[in-house]
Amino acid sequence: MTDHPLVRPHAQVHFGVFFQGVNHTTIWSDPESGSQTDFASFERVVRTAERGLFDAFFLGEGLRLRESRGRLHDLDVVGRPDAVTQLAALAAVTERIGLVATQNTTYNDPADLARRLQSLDVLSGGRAAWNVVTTDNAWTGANFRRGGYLDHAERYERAAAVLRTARAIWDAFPDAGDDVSRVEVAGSALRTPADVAIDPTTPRSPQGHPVIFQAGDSPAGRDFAAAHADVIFSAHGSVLDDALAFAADVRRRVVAAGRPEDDLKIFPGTSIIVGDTPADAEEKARWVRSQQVTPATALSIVGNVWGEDLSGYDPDGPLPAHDPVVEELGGERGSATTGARTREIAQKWRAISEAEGLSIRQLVIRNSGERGFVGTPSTVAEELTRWVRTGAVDGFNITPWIVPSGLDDIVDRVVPELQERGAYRTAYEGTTLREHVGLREPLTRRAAAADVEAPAA
Ligand SMILES: Cc1cc2nc3c(=O)[nH]c(=O)nc-3n(C[C@H](O)[C@H](O)[C@H](O)COP(=O)(O)O)c2cc1C
Repeated sequence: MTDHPLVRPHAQVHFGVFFQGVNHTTIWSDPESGSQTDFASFERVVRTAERGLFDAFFLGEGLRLRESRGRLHDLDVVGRPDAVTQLAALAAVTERIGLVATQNTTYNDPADLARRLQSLDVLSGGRAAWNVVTTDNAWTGANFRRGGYLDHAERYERAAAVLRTARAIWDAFPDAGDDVSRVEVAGSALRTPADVAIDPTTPRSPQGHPVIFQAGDSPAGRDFAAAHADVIFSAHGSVLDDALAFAADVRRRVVAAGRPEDDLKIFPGTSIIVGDTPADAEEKARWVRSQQVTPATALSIVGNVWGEDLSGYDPDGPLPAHDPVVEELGGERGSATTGARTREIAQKWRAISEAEGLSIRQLVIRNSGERGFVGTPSTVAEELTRWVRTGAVDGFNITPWIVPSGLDDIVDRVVPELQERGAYRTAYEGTTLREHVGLREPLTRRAAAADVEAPAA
């Protein structure tokens, strides 16, 4: 392990919790697993996180159900309630914790999004955030009025226009007695047929605007976050050198966008498994992995690449000897690697399997890779503190390994270890999410106060 200097020797660890509701990143088929859609599960997790003084409770978004060769993919949880609706209900059973809704900019209307997110912010007393995503497959687009799809660059251009419009709407809400201030947007910026003139409808909350998160890892995605977001939700939460390289890259982009380099907070997704001894923790982590990637799940994932039903294959045997029967991974499978060349993937997987002697299932377990943090509460606390103090991250967005009880260990055992080290709050100091995360004023309001231009889109 490389030794990295502790450039932020007093930095504090921050936590969010990512209630995924899909994927094989949580054990959903175990008898101990609760429902992934009942309100009681969400409530239990959010209350645990608030007891653990977390900054935020985070919900993703899937606007179309995943399919496998034309059939509903039923090997992980399917279907999630809308995040803003869900968080509005959770606002009523919590007092301090931030509430982050993933909402798509490719299909939503900015006036509608601005109104719904600002409503959540007002109703929760300034605890709302919007995780801006563009969504990466045409297959989702088919569900929407706009239909069709925008290419990668256009999606980020529209995302910038949608976010700029939402912020302008929030800023334009008049104080009592002021003239109505209308937000005019060219249809061309939003890729819609007509220009719009939007009257703001919702007052500002104690934190001014909802906090802005962003999730998207390409250079364009990172630039978008660097120019516009308060927090970047990344997938770089398992290997310290990788996280440090990511942090250096996004901070360069933040400075290039004209902002102080600490203006964008970095919260990677990760998981935490603790045990009484290092060996216990390792054993539990192995068991969790094997429960997440069941034999059927492994065969389905490999079958998606090969483009055929491999359920007759032995998951503990080798990969198919023949080449994939499709050229490209299809969007209809809901895969993040839509369009990838299947033969290239197959060749790479074969090389790894042969070099490391892996069966189909072992390979899928290896590929679904993010190991996260595994150890005793004390060693995990030590590692998390090190990550924050080397400047690799500002906090972690934790996916509980099982819902709804997977956060209990972290709150009851890891948080006290962090507090003993002076690396974690012992009470909420503020009431808003902006205060919990340690953010400055919203970007556009800062620019207005200083009478300077906001960073360009
Ligand atoms: C950590 C992470 C989490 C994401 N979560 C979601 C999500 O919940 N819903 C969604 O539609 N897209 C999600 N995305 C996908 C983004 O919307 C985006 O479409 C995708 O990453 C492609 O953009 P990129 O090429 O900039 O990475 C996520 C991306 C990342 C990196």
